[in-house]
Amino acid sequence: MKTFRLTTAQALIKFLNQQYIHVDGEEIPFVEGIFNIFGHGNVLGIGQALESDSGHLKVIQGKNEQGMAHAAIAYSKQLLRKKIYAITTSSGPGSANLVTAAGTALANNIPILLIPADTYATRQPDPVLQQIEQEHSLAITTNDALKPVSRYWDRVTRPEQLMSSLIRAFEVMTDPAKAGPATVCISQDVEGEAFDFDEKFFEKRVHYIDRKPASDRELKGAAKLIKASKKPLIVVGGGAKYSEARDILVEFSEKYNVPLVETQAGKSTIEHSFKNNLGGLGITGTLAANKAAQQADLVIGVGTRYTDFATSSKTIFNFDESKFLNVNISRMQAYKLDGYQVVADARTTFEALTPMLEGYVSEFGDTITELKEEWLAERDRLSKITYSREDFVPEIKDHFSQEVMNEYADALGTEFAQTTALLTINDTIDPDSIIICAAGSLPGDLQRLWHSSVPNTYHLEYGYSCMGYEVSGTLGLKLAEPSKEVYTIVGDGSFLMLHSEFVTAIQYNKKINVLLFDNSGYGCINNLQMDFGGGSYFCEFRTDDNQILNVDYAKVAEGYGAKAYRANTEEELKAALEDAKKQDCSTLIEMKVLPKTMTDGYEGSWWNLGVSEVSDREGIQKAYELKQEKLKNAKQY
Ligand SMILES: Cc1ncc(C[n+]2csc(CCOP(=O)(O)OP(=O)(O)O)c2C)c(N)n1
Ligand SMILES: O=C1C[C@@H](O)[C@H](O)[C@@H](O)C1=O
Ligand SMILES: [Mg+2]
Repeated sequence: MKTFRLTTAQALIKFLNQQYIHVDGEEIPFVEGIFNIFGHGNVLGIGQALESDSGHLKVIQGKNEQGMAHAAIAYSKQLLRKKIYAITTSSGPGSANLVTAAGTALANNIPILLIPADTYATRQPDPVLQQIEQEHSLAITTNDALKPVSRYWDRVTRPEQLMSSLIRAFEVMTDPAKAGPATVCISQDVEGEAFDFDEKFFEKRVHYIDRKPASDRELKGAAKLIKASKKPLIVVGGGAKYSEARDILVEFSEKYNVPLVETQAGKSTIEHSFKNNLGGLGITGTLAANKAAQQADLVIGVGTRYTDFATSSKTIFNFDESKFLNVNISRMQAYKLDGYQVVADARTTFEALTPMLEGYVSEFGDTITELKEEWLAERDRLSKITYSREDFVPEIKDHFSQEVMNEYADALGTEFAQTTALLTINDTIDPDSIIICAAGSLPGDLQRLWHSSVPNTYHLEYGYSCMGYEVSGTLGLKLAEPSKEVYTIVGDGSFLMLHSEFVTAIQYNKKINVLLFDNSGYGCINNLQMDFGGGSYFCEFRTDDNQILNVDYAKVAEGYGAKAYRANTEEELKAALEDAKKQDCSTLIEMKVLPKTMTDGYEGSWWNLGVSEVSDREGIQKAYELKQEKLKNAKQY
């Protein structure tokens, strides 16, 4: 046997260079690069290996472990899971910082390779700096916290374990049905230990992604269900986007007059202008999509997980009458809502199914167009909200008095409404630029209002809705799509939670544009607490003496070296966006927006939340009663 004498870390880097993915006839390297923050746990092992020979891997220094992992997630998600970045961290706090990001990757089924350093295999120097000592077990380390948030987890305590560990990790990451974070923890002393690795381990390895076809039985059953239905509706989920099913879904929808509605992950699989695309579904859905969903007698879920946001906590459909047909590469997902299961690739399934329905046409008739027109008029209204200091009725009604609204207008020096600002952006940036968002009130506004003209230009992380993903993720977007303008859509709360990779973007001259909506508070949570009968409690950003906090974010961005703008009117915003397009460097546009001017829910947008059963507040009692009422018509499981 021919062998290479290498350290564990050197073998790791050599192996990463040899992984390829093969999709639809195209073969490309799977691992593009590696993000790092070095500490004593990885600088001498993995750091040395990279310094001596990193091969084709791009090596990027991050600023926060969660942030750089979020950048890697966005990179992989944007490239439809065909390429990844790996992440190396030190042990202890460096690896603990990965937990949130691993959860984000797992909730969204996104492959990333996490390589946190682990405690000493020899245990000779224990307890080392940053080691947690458990009285009942020496085998538990910080890295065990990554187990529940990893799709695959392993600990390497001998160099030769690396071989089987990595092969499993890549099998998991490249399987569309179970893609997610693979965590390979390597003891920090083992990183530097040598072994005679079999040369075969380092041969080029191609991971084939074949499109799994539906069986004859599945196709016949699906066709029968559709032919028997009067009003079928397609829910376009993230799986439809990953499967690149746009063309065949458009053909199917047009041919049989079937409306399409979108989940957050599915949005921008198909452009908004397609006549049968009724937009976002569910809690943050459009009026059109939600009305169509209530009429449907067959729901065709394509690559959707049917989360509570998509189903309005299982109330958006007529569960007594309607049937479900679930096309999903994951058997687990296909089982949901008692649906008829087609466990297969979405595109291949619809390519086979479409010719089987000749002669069929739904009974939606002109309703699809009428619903769409009604919604577009509402969207138009939301693009022109003007503030007045008397009798102003914001979208989120009956929370703040006019006096409080004026207090915000004065404190933040603005009369800008959030919906108007957002739609100004939609109209001004280039249609092929990419936007990213994750948490706060903006995901709801985007799912309802944003028009994506070009497929795969709308990037929402709404599986974990993790604050702090937005700016970090934008760096990943730029790495994935270097020729396009990329825009972060972010609230002040999320920006404050984590934006460290803004500096990384500036450092490596990766131009990103941060569009910061500052309403001085956790706006959407404030809406929730007040919608459900509570007061305004610790969700506004106020000082001890009740003054509204006004942070100069533009100055913060300037401090980092970005070009910054302040835009509190439509004209200022358009000018800033146009100027930002001309810049080579990263930019930030700070918009002060009034609270309560985001969109509200539309018909069918109820959300099952843990309302207090006992309270002396009448509003909370009413919210609890409403919940009991709603649950009477909700599907129980
Ligand atoms: C890491 C994380 N912590 C907490 C939450 C819960 N959460 C969701 S939205 C939100 C407030 C967001 O505030 P901001 O970004 O300012 O957006 P706004 O709602 O004001 O538009 C909070 C605390 C979360 N989604 N993620
Ligand atoms: O609790 C939440 C409420 C949602 O509106 C928000 O988008 C999400 O981030 C969240 O965590
Ligand atoms: Mg806010």
